[in-house]
Amino acid sequence: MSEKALVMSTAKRIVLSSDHAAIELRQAIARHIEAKGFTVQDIGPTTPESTHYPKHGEAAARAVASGEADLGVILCGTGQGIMMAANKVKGIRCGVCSDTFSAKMIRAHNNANMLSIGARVVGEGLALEIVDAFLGAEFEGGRHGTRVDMITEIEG
Ligand SMILES: O=C[C@H](O)[C@H](O)[C@H](O)COP(=O)(O)O
Repeated sequence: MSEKALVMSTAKRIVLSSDHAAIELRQAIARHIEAKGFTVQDIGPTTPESTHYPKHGEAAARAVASGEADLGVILCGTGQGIMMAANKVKGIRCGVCSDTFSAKMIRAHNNANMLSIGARVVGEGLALEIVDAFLGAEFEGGRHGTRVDMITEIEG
């Protein structure tokens, strides 16, 4: 199988959102992963006016929780506020990452279904590598499944 076909066969639907602090980086990520064969649903915003990260985090999280998207990538200035909002939606496991190891491990060990990045923390080059690490990793299950189930139980 060609490398392109391999990428397409594992293609996933990725929802993206951010606040005003991360519009350019979010759009760069959208272009980057679309070029790799992912189906991208970029739900904005597209204009630079100041906005409120909770509503954008919630919107992306609801797309993932409903199954409309497989995974989500969200951004704000630090990645922290939008992550907090996303994690309030039942079924969402979102982590903020500023390094590629963590981005891989939140998929492999925590079965994270959303990644958050701080656009005022990391530059574009590293952000794209973080996204690649997240999207390229798979959940390992086993003992990690037991622990993720325990997280889910806390949700009630
Ligand atoms: O966690 C929150 C995010 O970093 C926001 O992007 C940040 O608080 C927005 O700040 P400002 O309204 O000063 O651009």
